[in-house]
Amino acid sequence: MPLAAIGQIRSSANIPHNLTQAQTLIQRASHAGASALFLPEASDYIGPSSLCKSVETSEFVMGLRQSAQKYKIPIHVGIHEPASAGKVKNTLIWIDEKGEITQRYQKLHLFDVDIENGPKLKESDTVERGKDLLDPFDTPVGKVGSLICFDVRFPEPALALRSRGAHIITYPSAFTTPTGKAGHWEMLLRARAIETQSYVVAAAQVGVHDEEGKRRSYGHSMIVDPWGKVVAELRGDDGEKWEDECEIAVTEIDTEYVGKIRREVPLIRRTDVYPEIA
Ligand SMILES: O=C(O)CNC(=O)[C@H](CS)NC(=O)CCC(=O)C(=O)O
Repeated sequence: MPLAAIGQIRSSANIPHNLTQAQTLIQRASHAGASALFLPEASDYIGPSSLCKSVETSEFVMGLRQSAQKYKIPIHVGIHEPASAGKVKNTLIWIDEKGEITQRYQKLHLFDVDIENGPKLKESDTVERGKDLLDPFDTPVGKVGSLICFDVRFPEPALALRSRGAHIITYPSAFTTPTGKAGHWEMLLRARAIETQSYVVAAAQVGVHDEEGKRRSYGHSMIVDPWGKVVAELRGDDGEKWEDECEIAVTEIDTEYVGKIRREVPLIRRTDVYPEIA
């Protein structure tokens, strides 16, 4: 059975450092025998949009492509790409084992929140919204349906990807520490796994991203199986300043098990009764 790896990093405005972390994890995932490595949202940088480069000129993306080829392992990774009107795209790319970018998804739902005593973030100030779902695509670990971070709060796109054939739904993230601590991260990921009867693969950023310590991510990267069990997990934000704390976890992905759960518990929707959700 193929192994999937999740990688947890702490990206900052220092792109060469972010690349070193990601490449360390590629090497480790390859040595662990993984058939694919899933990295977090915004792995290239967490910082000002002026750092954004096209994939052709991004040293981060070029470095990952070289490593994918060298270690013969495909990589699913969140990056930024230039958009119009001075904005950026929050995208996910699939780099195959030859180092080619073969799939791309642009985040649909943007994180615009103003929480009392919590994060105030307006992602839509700097990020352009995606316009489409990406159809699930074949990979060595199964059919992957790509979503990003805040998308986890919306069951509909996950259900749509399942009905389009996904075995795995991904949520690469930079989840905030307060919403993580409230339990939302684990509960939402497990809910998405149970209701779509799919694996949920969620590689996350962890720790403090900036000098001022204002931007922190919760960590707790995890893989959840289609029965809702957490089958791989990494550590969470402990309030310390994280240095080179990147790590991976691996687990087997059993697409037969996905089919078994779906046969055992058929989820027949009554959209005749609630047509607005159809
Ligand atoms: O592009 C970047 O710089 C990184 N992107 C992010 O950190 C994004 C947008 S600010 N974060 C989330 O969506 C967190 C969602 C969340 O924490 C929740 O739903 O509670």
